[in-house]
Amino acid sequence: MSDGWKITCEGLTVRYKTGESQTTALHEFNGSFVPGKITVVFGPSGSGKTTLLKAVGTLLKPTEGRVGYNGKNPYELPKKELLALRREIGISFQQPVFVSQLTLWENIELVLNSSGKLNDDHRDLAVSLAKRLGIEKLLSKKPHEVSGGELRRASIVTALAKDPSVVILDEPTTYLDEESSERVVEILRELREKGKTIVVSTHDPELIRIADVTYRLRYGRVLDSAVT
Ligand SMILES: Nc1ncnc2c1ncn2[C@@H]1O[C@H](COP(=O)(O)OP(=O)(O)OP(=O)(O)O)[C@@H](O)[C@H]1O
Repeated sequence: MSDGWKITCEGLTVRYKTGESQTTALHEFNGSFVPGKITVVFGPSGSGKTTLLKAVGTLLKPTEGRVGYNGKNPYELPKKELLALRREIGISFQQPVFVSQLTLWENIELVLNSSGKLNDDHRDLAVSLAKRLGIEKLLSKKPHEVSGGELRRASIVTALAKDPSVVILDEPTTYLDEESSERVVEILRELREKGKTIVVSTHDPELIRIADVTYRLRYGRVLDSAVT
């Protein structure tokens, strides 16, 4: 599958049910995420950023509305095509998900394997990203043996090692020091050059500054959006 996924959201609404109560985390979001652009979603804590990223990344089926990948609704695709699409989506969340019994490197290989990309090219890409983010010496450690910021960087490496067409990073620079944050910004600029579709949520002014398109959320609604 080649690069070049345009993702379009129409009336995207997500409600969470907890017992009797219900939270509408996202209200009728309309917007798009295009190849070769960095789209940044920002807004206060609880405004719906992670929810939007999960829905865009096909990890959360919207309660109402739709997400289109080049016009196709992922949930209407045959299962095989949906799996192929998900292989082209690299996601890193605020709370990274790792298998605790495996080393960081084994976790990276696990994701590469599940994406059908466990080969030397992708291993080399993982190593070079790990070097750039300063965690190459930690790859033999298990997730509980490294710090929160180191795990965050390992999660970014895991998402990007499969060289996905769509890159979704949830607050990638949170817990990172200045140097690591700068490296993340540098990597995002390169991914933009390569024509990836990039969706980032953040509170980081530097990431907002490099955005081509922004959506500011509040209480699950778009307060404003801008194209720079
Ligand atoms: N699984 C869930 N069940 C119930 N409510 C949830 C769930 N996940 C999120 N919420 C609620 O949905 C709203 C949006 O949450 P979300 O995590 O999308 O916000 P956010 O903007 O990413 O916040 P933060 O900046 O703190 O990460 C919040 O009110 C949150 O409490």
